[in-house]
Amino acid sequence: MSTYRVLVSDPISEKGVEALRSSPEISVDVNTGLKPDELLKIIGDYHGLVVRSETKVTPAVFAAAKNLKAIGRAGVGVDNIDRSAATDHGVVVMNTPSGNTISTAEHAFALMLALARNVGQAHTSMISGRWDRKTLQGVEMFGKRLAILGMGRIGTEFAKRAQAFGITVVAYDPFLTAARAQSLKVELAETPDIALAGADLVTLHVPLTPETQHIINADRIKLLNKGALVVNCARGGLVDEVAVKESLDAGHLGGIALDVYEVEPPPADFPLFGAKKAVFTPHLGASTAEAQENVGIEVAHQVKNFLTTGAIVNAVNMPNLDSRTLESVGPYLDLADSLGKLLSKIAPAQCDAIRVSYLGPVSELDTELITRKVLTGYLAAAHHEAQVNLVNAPAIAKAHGLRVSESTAALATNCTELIEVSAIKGEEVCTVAGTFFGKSARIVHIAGHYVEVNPTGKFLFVENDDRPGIVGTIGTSLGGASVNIANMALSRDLPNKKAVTVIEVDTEPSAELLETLRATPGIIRVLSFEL
Ligand SMILES: NC(=O)C1=CN([C@@H]2O[C@H](COP(=O)(O)OP(=O)(O)OC[C@H]3O[C@@H](n4cnc5c(N)ncnc54)[C@H](O)[C@@H]3O)[C@@H](O)[C@H]2O)C=CC1
Ligand SMILES: O=C(O)C(=O)COP(=O)(O)O
Repeated sequence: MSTYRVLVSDPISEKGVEALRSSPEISVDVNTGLKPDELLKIIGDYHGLVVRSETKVTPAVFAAAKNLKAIGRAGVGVDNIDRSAATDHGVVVMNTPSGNTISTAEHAFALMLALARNVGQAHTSMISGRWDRKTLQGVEMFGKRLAILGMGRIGTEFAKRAQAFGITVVAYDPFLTAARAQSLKVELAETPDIALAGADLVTLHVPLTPETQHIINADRIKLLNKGALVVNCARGGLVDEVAVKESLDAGHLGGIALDVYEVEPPPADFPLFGAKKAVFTPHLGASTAEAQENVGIEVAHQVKNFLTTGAIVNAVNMPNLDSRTLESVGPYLDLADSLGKLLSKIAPAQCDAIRVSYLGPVSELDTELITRKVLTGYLAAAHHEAQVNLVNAPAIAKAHGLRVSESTAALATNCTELIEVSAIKGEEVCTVAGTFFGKSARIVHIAGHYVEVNPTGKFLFVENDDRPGIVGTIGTSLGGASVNIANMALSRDLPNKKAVTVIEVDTEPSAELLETLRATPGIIRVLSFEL
């Protein structure tokens, strides 16, 4: 019987499905073309979901997806997946950023050429019996000025192809540095308007976000040279289709080529279908055998590895945790989880903030992940958030009004390295800390006391007056209740003041035993918990 069930709800390559099926721990159902209500009915059975752009993964889907842990997007754009709902539900979303780059750049370039030379109209005209050489005169690409919005993977590949055609490229991308622009031999524009001003050709390669919605609008179209051609092979919402239609009708914009639409498929009365100079394809950018094999196999391995090993690659809603990182960070994650749990047991309830300090070599690691694990341990116990995990821990902390901060320092004071976690409530600060002695993790600091305690196991935590006989009494009570002591750590600050006794036990102490201990003179506080 397989441990994990994966639903493939959009068509991916057969090799991708085979790669998923290659794990005995995973069973796969390919069920494409589901209606939204059909998906809602079955999604609760699955631990993994693999999609392309057709399946809409809405908040309602997440609400119904009680067992879902991961979504793999066989492609780039994740705008069909509600990322914030995914994060809130602790579902990791991974895409495959590079497998369809070349195919999409080639398709966008093909659209630009087809638009410039009226390939689509010529084809339609010929098969309807015409030989129309006059009205189908085109424009040359050579020597034209091209604006690229979005110089990521696809934009960069498009630029190389344009340069081979003798086109001058100007690019706008908020993350494009001057040095990178120089090495790509493109002009760097500081704003989209500067890139678009005086352009003959435009191609879009940005994700659809609130900032890029209608990045091509009426005002920006006016900046283009008369007769300019616009290609959109990225996402429908990037272009204001109404503004495009008006400009085409007014004779300013020369033509539009679209692979993607605000609504897919567009309605039969889509206004741009009537445009004289236009080319349309049905979201075919990534539809090549090569791209589909690349992204299908890649996504299958990502989802399989996540479900079976916890490795996270190409996540869009949390830091990555590939198998190498997992190996180096893994022991720290376990220690962090224990520190978070311990803190939730001994710190006051309703803390305002959690502060995590990394001292020594651990500060060189991916501390964001480790902090997430501290939060996972803390929140799961303190707020009874059974569903808290690495993906949603920061969002749950925020929702509870818990401030989280992190600091690093190269040198630890008493140990080689230290993870120190404090829960803060007003003026009150409760701190626990852990370290490694060789490969063995140890908790070395609990609420102002130095101890040496295993980070996992069943524990009794006793605060008592520091005076003779108390430890003996505790031992006698445990022995009387047949609770075996596996380990014991004693710590005191000043002689005859307060001391703590942390006892690792083999079996959970009964409520009765706890009551007996609490009633013992000299014992201030007794807690029983499992880490
Ligand atoms: N038609 C199709 O079948 C396909 C469409 N796509 C679409 O193409 C888009 C680009 O894909 P890639 O190049 O692989 O992604 P990418 O992530 O490599 O590049 C996107 C670039 O856009 C830039 N960017 C973000 N906000 C911007 C803004 N406001 N203005 C200008 N640039 C901005 C980013 O800095 C990044 O460099 C994807 O988001 C996806 O929506 C991708 C593959 C296939
Ligand atoms: O990868 C992308 O962003 C795409 O748009 C490709 O979409 P598709 O997988 O062909 O539905």
